[in-house]
Amino acid sequence: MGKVIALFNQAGGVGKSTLAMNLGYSLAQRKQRVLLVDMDPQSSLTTFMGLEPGTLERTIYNAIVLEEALPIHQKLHGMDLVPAQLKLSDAEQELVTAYMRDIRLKDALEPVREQYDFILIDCPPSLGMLSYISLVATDYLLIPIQTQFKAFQGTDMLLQTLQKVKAKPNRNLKIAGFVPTMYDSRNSHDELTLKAIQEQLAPIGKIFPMIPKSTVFADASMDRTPLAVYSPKHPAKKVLDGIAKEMEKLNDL
Ligand SMILES: Nc1ncnc2c1ncn2[C@@H]1O[C@H](COP(=O)(O)OP(=O)(O)OP(=O)(O)O)[C@@H](O)[C@H]1O
Repeated sequence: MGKVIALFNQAGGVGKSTLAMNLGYSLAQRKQRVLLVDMDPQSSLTTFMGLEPGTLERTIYNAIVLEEALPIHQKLHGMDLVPAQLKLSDAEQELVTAYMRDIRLKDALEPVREQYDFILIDCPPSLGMLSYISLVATDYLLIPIQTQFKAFQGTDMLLQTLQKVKAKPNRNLKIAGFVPTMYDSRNSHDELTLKAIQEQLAPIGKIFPMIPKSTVFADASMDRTPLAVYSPKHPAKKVLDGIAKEMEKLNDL
């Protein structure tokens, strides 16, 4: 049975979609069967993976709102993908009154869980309905957190949301850990924030090695290619492979 991992942080632009694609790629390279699910109406992950969201006839919207089978695009950089497009933003409202709305994503994933080792959900940067049903569908949370003090301040709200979800709809939800992202070692502010993350969040979850700040991530995404393909010798590749290795041990948590 595949592990479902949601990449979640209500803050935007912290590197969720980039991490989903590149961590997925590292896992796939390690012979893991990976499904990526784009739950963000901005559809960055779908675009990074090489699809054109506006041209797609069926997306995650069809599965969670219309209760159709998951539209899976196979073998993109060795991974499968359920794409998103902007229409997914309508689901925030449409699901409010929908029957059994909480488990719409969980139910949609159930038939394919056996086919994958890892299902990575890229959540939207909000605490709305789409994030909520993602958290209900998830076994583990992986929280990318930018090494900027402003981003760090939002973690209180994030942790409160987790407590709410854990209190009822998903008692089994576990935190896989925090991934500090966009770390610039030359910047003392980043260094201080990383220390604060390590000290204050370590009691809550594992702190993974940080992803360095590098324009190569944006360049690789623009090229619609994983970083490890675009720049195989880049030091971030090793960091991503290390996180993938840790992910494989998740059952031991
Ligand atoms: N380690 C990094 N160093 C530098 N830039 C990065 C890094 N990771 C991601 N980026 C860039 O930062 C921008 C935001 O990244 P991404 O789309 O992955 O964030 P996100 O959290 O998914 O955003 P949103 O939730 O708003 O969709 C992109 O331009 C991406 O290329």
